[in-house]
Amino acid sequence: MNLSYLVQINRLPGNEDIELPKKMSELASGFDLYAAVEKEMVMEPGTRILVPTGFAIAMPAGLEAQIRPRSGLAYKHGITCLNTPGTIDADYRGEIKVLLINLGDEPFTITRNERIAQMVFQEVPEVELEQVDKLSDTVRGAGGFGHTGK
Ligand SMILES: O=c1ccn([C@H]2C[C@H](O)[C@@H](COP(=O)(O)OP(=O)(O)OP(=O)(O)O)O2)c(=O)[nH]1
Repeated sequence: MNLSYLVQINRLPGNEDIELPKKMSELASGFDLYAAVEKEMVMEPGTRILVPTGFAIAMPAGLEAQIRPRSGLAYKHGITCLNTPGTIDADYRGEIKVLLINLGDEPFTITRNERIAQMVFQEVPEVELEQVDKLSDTVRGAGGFGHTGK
């Protein structure tokens, strides 16, 4: 497995003050993402918003980026990503956005340049689908959704 990749990042106009994604520790899996909201944005309980990040990326074929919640925000405030993990396709060149939802009981204010989520890169194997009339037998068979008990 190749563990080293170069991903290009492009800061979008008007976001010169927004931090670029950053790893907060040497071996962190994710690059923290900063909110490129105007000044601040209030999320009422139960509401969702699409938060701009102020940048776009180009990664090599065979990679994807996943947008994942920050556990501190989730635990303390109930703020999480609605579509977690958000999928960033290798051919996407638009602004990376973060779909947040407030599952907490209180309004939550997002301020400009606040760290709101993280971006983790993953390898995606090349897969071709082959249509067949019958699949191979296994012990599990079609059992699922808790068929092995609690
Ligand atoms: O959290 C996310 C999820 C997606 N995207 C961008 C990058 C991704 O490549 C594109 C499409 O995402 P997805 O395939 O999940 O959305 P879709 O609803 O299937 O839209 P589309 O028809 O545009 O593929 O939107 C984000 O910026 N943030």
